[in-house]
Amino acid sequence: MEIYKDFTFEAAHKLPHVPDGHQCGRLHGHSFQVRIVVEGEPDPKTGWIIDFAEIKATFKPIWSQLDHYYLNDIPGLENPTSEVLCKWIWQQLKPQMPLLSRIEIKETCTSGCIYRG
Ligand SMILES: Nc1nc2c(c(=O)[nH]1)N=C([C@H](O)[C@H](O)COP(=O)(O)OP(=O)(O)OP(=O)(O)O)CN2
Ligand SMILES: [Zn+2]
Repeated sequence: MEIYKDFTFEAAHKLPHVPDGHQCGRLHGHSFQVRIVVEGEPDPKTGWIIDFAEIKATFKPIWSQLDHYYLNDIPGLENPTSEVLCKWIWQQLKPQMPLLSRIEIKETCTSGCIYRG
């Protein structure tokens, strides 16, 4: 069984390795959407895999590094594509959340990335 918790953060970025004239080479911002997915068996007593609040508390310090920041300034996010961002979050979250199974990030209504580690 999988459960998930959704988050949003506002941030600016630009992509430094796109061809000249590409729109994403210019500074711009997104309301990023992040879905943290956890997989496991519900505990027979609590009825849950883990508390949604535990997902929130574990992700909070990572979220705080991202919300209202210029992503390119963050070590490891110098080229802040959705793909790089998914891996960056995964590397911080997985050691603390062994049941983590997937991270989904949406940059826009039509574009996103799914990472399973
Ligand atoms: N594989 C990736 N491609 C692109 C990324 C990315 O992270 N991974 N990022 C961007 C830009 O950040 C851009 O802001 C989002 O791209 P795009 O979907 O092209 O944005 P549009 O607003 O033009 O979307 P439409 O729905 O097509 O209008 C670019 N590519
Ligand atoms: Zn963008």
